[in-house]
Amino acid sequence: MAHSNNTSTIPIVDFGAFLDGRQEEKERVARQMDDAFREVGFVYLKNHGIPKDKVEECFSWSNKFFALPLETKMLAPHPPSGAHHRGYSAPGLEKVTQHQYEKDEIAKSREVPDYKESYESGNVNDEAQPNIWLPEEKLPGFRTFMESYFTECAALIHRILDALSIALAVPAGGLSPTHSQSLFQLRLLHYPAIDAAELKNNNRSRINAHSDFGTLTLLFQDDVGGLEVEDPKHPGHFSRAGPVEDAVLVNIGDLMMRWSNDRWRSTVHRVGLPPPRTMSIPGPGVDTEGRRNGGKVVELEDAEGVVVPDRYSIPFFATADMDTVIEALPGTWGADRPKKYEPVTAWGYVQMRMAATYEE
Ligand SMILES: O=C(O)CCC(=O)C(=O)O
Ligand SMILES: [Fe+2]
Repeated sequence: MAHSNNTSTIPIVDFGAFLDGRQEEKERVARQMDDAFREVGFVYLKNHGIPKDKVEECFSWSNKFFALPLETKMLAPHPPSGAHHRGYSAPGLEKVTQHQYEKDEIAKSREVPDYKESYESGNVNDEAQPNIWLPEEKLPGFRTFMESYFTECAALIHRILDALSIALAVPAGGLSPTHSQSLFQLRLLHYPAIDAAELKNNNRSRINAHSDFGTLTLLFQDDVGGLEVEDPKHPGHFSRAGPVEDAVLVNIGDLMMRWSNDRWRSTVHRVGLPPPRTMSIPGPGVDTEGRRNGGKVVELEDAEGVVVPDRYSIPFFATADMDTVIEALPGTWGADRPKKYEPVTAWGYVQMRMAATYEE
């Protein structure tokens, strides 16, 4: 995990001004988001409209789910085929998710296994990828809550699409109708506690550097930290993108980058060691008041045997309906900025990317 610093350049935007504001406020927020996605591809949204107690409740369901015995979680197994992305994946089983794609230069990082477990669910009406639930009595109420949280997240995605449509002046209803089938994916992620040395020496990672595959991703994270985002101006350098109170982190995926004719960035990110904390180690001596002295202050992660705590995060991946034609959006091309890519349907794009992945 070399080359990381503590300062994140990701803007924080008050989305409440978009949800409740007058037209000029909506336009101002839309411009702020456009700027953020052009510069870093990530933005923190405050006042995003998903109630705080719902977010907390989702983390609490996630805790309960992952605390179940492995054999119980395996009653809702993720199918071996990557095409059906639902259900539970145990640590070590799924190195790279099919929703993501690694650029050539970082493909080699795949050799470092991710140490995480996940549970995926989607739209209850998605016939291509039906949800895979535990028997209700194993975790009563889990399914009902997850279905309602999916709906909250989907609604937020549509409001973000509205803001982006204003930013580009997309005509006729904007981008929201291109996501009408809600082919989205709600993921619970648990990174088990791990020896700091394992992460530090790159023996294992929490999640390797990757970009997201679809149009937009929402990310809720707990207080642990460790998420890092690549600096677009300095490839290979990562900045921290830790939790911001009551904010959801939103980022652009590869499909949206192409759709916006590379105006918006799909930025590489990863999860590793949390920010360094210090710990004082008491020394062997005793001072006049009986306190131990002669100790030293060390970076916690440098101390031998230090364990990095469990981390929980909740990404929500959005993508466009499969028949959507992905061709440079209005406002993203012109005489001075020609279209970079051939039109392709969202479905054609998935096929193309799958083929490229298998060639590697
Ligand atoms: O756990 C996180 O903070 C990031 C997860 C992520 O990037 C992903 O699942 O695509
Ligand atoms: Fe990601």
